[in-house]
Amino acid sequence: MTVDAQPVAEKPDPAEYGFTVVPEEQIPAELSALVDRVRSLMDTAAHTEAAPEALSAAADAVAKAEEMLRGDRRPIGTMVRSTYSDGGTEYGTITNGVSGPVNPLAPPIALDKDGEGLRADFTLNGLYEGPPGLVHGGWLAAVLDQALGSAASAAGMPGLTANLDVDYRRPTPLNVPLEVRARVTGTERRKVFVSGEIRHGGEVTAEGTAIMVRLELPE
Ligand SMILES: CCCCCCCCCC(=O)SCCNC(=O)CCNC(=O)[C@H](O)C(C)(C)COP(=O)(O)OP(=O)(O)OC[C@H]1O[C@@H](n2cnc3c(N)ncnc32)[C@H](O)[C@@H]1OP(=O)(O)O
Repeated sequence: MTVDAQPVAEKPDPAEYGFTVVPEEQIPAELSALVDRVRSLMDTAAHTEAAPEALSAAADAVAKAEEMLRGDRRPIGTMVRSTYSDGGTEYGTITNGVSGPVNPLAPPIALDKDGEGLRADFTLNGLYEGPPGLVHGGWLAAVLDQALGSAASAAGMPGLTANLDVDYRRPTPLNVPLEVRARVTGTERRKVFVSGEIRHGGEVTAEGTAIMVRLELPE
């Protein structure tokens, strides 16, 4: 494989291309607490066997809370700027479905540099269920897609996924500690080749490779 794609000297700042960028440290603690609470509520609602009266009362209470929040809505496409433990900067959408810090649907997964690429510890609860007691394969693919894309970006080559291949090696249980790792394996013109795995108890349960095509940014 030809290795001829060079990392960009400095990661492009989305603010220079018209995107709103929120520094992660400026996300209000109250918003983070709300998102955590909603995440917990989703799990509780998905699994509750409470009586109908309790369900109705809870739905009313949630509707009231929603009414309080409805006024000001952040535009889609808002970005967040975060910092890796080595001081490196990363950008992503603030509501990214896998790792967005204000998205209650995001598990969450906080990727960080580990030397060869990126890694994160995470847990997927019953909201991510596919087969009984096991994680849905689509969610495993989503986690891999994010980790692989972020690995390319962390290496200075942000892009879009053109192709993603996933092999499911073993069932991945819910509610247990999982680990995801990803790294760049090669480059060819705008293509960035990446690979990664999800492990439980040290054993690979799912692994994937992807081709990220680097963004072509206007001068
Ligand atoms: C921001 C920081 C963090 C980022 C993390 C992101 C994680 C999440 C990642 C995602 O989920 S991205 C969302 C899902 N992906 C998409 O929506 C992409 C949709 N597809 C496209 O927009 C275009 O097809 C794409 C940008 C990928 C490529 O179109 P281009 O017109 O820019 O490129 P072109 O077609 O000229 O291809 C460039 C090279 O890639 C190759 N290529 C394109 N599609 C391919 C494919 N499907 N498989 C293999 N190779 C492919 C193509 O052959 C060529 O190789 P060569 O340089 O060797 O000629």
